[in-house]
Amino acid sequence: MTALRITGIRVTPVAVQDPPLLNSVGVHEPFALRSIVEVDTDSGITGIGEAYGDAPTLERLTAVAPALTGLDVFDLNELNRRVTEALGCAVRPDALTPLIGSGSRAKAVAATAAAFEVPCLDAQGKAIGRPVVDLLGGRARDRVPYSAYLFHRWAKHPIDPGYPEDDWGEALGPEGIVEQARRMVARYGFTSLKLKGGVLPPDQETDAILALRDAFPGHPLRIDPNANWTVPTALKVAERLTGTLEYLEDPVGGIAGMSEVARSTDIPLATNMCVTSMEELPEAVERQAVKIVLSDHHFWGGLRATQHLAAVCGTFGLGLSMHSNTHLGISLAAMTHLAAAVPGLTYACDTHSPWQREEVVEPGVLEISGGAVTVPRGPGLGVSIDRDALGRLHEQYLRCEIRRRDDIAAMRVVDPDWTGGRPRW
Ligand SMILES: O=C([O-])C(=O)C[C@H](O)[C@@H](O)C(=O)[O-]
Ligand SMILES: [Mg+2]
Repeated sequence: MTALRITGIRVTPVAVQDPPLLNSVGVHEPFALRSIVEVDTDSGITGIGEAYGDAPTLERLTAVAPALTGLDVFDLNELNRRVTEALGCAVRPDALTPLIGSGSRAKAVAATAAAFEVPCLDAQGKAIGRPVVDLLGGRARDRVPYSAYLFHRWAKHPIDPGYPEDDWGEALGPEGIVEQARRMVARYGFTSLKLKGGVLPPDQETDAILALRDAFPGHPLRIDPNANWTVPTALKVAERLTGTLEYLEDPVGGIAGMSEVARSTDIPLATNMCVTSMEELPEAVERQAVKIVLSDHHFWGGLRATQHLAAVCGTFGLGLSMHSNTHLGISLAAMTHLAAAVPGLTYACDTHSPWQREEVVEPGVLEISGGAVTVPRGPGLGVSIDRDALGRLHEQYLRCEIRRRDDIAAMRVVDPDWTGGRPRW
């Protein structure tokens, strides 16, 4: 087969309406940023992908894109080499967000490579008429389970965002969280339930988990305070929740703190904060800090790199789950193909999808039902861009003033003294 060479790349930043979801550092802003990556080839096939849309990410994507002209989309090793070279040492090692670990040059390279790898795989699949899951080794499962991502939240943003509030209402305690879970389960059929914690005093969040246990017996439960607890607090919570949790996600910050907690509880600890790159794995393994790693192809280097991660986790007896941030359908498609191709990814993946009211892909392919998404059958990712929606969301990006996610600043609108400093409890 002849090469499929890249002739041009378009990176379109978009802003999507995002509800006021609370987390350990603050609150979601009214818009979340993503970028849509389109890779044109000399055969007329275009591969699509989705990445973060904050200014540093955009800077990197646009800096690297010209270096990929002429690349064969099947040559992913060369893609990684060119990305590494094009980023040079000019990469600012800033964190992607304070909720997914610290930044480093290696992580910036991995995230940039991931943003181009997915469209290359999409183009490969379109060229040979096979879905991406087949390029990754085939289906270990045809339906990928997702978890309900429960958030404490306000009914509306403190400053009018210029669009109507959604109808989920406020959730600021066990009752509101159970109600939210009921709606998510009824509508999407989720089995696993994950509570984003680190927002209210830990006793109240523990009460919410116990209320979920009573309301949804048999449903696997998780809580994720994003490192907003001290070790003693985490151990107090763990004591109350022993036997109740599927896993406890990032109760405290850092590998040392996580391993201290792990030594004193039987609840498996999971992370998307202290292990977010290969460099961090050896120490975490040695100190037995975590039992489950939450993968995320957006920052682990792409779909193939996440398969490597799965193999390494398997070697060391670690489980694998999947993290998400606010995302659109191209990411959901990529996550679903990947999760379908990784036999060891046995936990339901996270997704923010139910919180998004706007979409960039044509409807009908990616539905969450029975708590799972069926792997798209079409070639490549199996989803296509709704051009009108892309135009609208790009216009929204141009109008909104947000250029970098800042949950701390969003919280300062209601609490001028807010620092988002952790651990709070
Ligand atoms: O599992 C996690 O830590 C996340 O999903 C991080 C996200 O940024 C989440 O906290 C959010 O959307 O606020
Ligand atoms: Mg997490």
